[in-house]
Amino acid sequence: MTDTLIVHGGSPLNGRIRLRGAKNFVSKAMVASLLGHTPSRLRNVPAIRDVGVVTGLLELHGVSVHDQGEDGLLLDPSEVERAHSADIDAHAGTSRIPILLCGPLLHRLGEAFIPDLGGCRIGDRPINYHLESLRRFGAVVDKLPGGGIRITAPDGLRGTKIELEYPSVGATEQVLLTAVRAEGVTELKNSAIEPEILDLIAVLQKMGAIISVDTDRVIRIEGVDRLEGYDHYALTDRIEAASWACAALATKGDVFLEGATQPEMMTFLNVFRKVGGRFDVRQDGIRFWHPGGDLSSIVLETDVHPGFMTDWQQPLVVALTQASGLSIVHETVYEQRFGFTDALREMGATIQVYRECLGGAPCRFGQRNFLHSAVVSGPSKLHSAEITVPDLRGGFSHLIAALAAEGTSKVHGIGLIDRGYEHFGDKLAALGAMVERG
Ligand SMILES: CC(=O)N[C@H]1[C@@H](OP(=O)(O)OP(=O)(O)OC[C@H]2O[C@@H](n3ccc(=O)[nH]c3=O)[C@H](O)[C@@H]2O)O[C@H](CO)[C@@H](O)[C@@H]1O
Ligand SMILES: C=C(OP(=O)(O)O)C(=O)O
Repeated sequence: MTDTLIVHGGSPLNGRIRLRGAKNFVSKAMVASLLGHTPSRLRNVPAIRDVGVVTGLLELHGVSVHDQGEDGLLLDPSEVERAHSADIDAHAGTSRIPILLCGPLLHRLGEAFIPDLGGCRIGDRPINYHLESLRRFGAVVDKLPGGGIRITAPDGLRGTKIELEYPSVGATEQVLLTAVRAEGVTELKNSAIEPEILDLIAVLQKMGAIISVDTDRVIRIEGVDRLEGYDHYALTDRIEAASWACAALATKGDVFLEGATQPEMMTFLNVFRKVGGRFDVRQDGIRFWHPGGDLSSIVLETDVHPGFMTDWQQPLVVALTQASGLSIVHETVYEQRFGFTDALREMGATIQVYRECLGGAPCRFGQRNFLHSAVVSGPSKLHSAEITVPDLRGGFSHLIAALAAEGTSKVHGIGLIDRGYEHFGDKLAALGAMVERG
C-alpha cells in the first residue's frame, strides 16, 4: 500500500465513528503488565502502530502478548527474561515508550538497556527528569557509546522524594512505574495529572499498589513486595476525539464520536464552544457540529492538564483558519510545534509564528528564540496542495486542511498518522470523505 492519500476536499464530514482506547495510556498500561506476577488483560486497545511497537518490546523481554479481539490483549509476564541489546537497538527511534521499561525491568531483572527514543519531533524532548528520578531511587545510569543507556540497581531501588522541574507526563509515569515496587515511600511533587496518568494509577491500584494523588500535584506511593496482573478497560482517546471534532468544525460537518467522554475533554469543549462549534454530550459519546454562520477567533495557550492539551493544538489551528478575526495560540509545552503551519500557509492560510510569548504569561521558551506563538488570521479559503506530513498530530491536521480545501490534495507520508489514529482511512470513508490511496 502506498504512503499517500489523495483527498478530494470541500465537503463536510458527516456521520458516526467509534473511538478507541487512548494511545497515551494503552502503551503505559502494557508496560505495567511487566510488574505483575500473573497475566493482565487490557481492553479497548486501538489498532495503532504504537501498540505494535510496545508489543515488540515486551515480547523481546519474554512477555507473551495475545490479541484476543473484543476481549483485548492478554499479557503474560511469567517468563520475563533479559533481551539482547542489539535486538533492543532495533527499537531505537520508534516511540517514547522504551524509557518507561526502566523501573519494571530493574525490579524484574536488575538491569535494563534502553535504546534512543523516538516520538514526534516537536522539540528537543530530553529525558533528564527520567534519569535524575531513576538515580534518586538508587539506579546507576550509563550512557552507551553506540547510543542508548544501560541501567542497573546494584543495591536495589528505594523510595525517595522527587520534585519535577516541570510536570512531565513521561517522568511522572516513570516515577509511578518505579516506585510501586521500590522499598518504602516515594513522594513526587509537581507531578503531571493527565487523565491517562490517573488511569495508569487505577491500573496499578488494581495490581496491588498503594498510591494517593494529593492536593497540589503531589503523588505518594507506598512500595509493595508483589503485584498481580490486572483487568482494565482503557479510557477513550481524548486526542482522537478532539481531532475529529476539529475536522467536523473545519469542514462545516456534523459527527457523532462514539465513546468520547466529557470529563477528560472539558477544557477542549469550552474552547470548541467559544470558537462557535456546538456539541451535545450523550451517554454513548459526543456529537460535534458546525452550526452555520461565522466562527469566532480566540486567544489560547496550551498547558499541562487541566489546561488545553498541546496535542489538541495542531488540529484546532486548522479550524481557526476558518474563524473570523485574529486568533492567538501560545504553545507552552513543546518549543517547536508549529512546523506544520508551513503547509497550511501553502494552502492559503494566514498564519504567522513568533518567538515571543503572545497572549498569555511568559513561558519557559520566551527567552530562547523558539517560534512558539502563532497568530492565525481568518477566515481563509484553503486550496488543494501536495503536502508531506511532518508528525502525528501535524499529519492529521494536514488531512483536515486537505478535507476543508477545495480541490484534490495529495498528502504524502500518512504512515506517520497510523501511529496514533486507528483505521483513520476507514473512519474518513465512514464520514463521507472522498479519499483514496495514491
Ligand atoms: C506517549 C505519550 O504519552 N506522549 C505524550 C506525553 O509525552 P511526554 O511524556 O514525552 O511529554 P512530557 O510531558 O514529558 O514533556 C513535556 C515537556 O517536558 C520536557 N521534558 C520532559 C521530560 C524530561 O525528562 N525533560 C524535559 O525537559 C519536554 O521536553 C516537554 O517540553 O505527554 C505530552 C504532553 O501532554 C503529549 O504531548 C504526548 O502526546
Ligand atoms: C506527541 C505525541 O506523541 P509522542 O509522545 O508519542 O511522540 C502525540 O501523541 O501527539
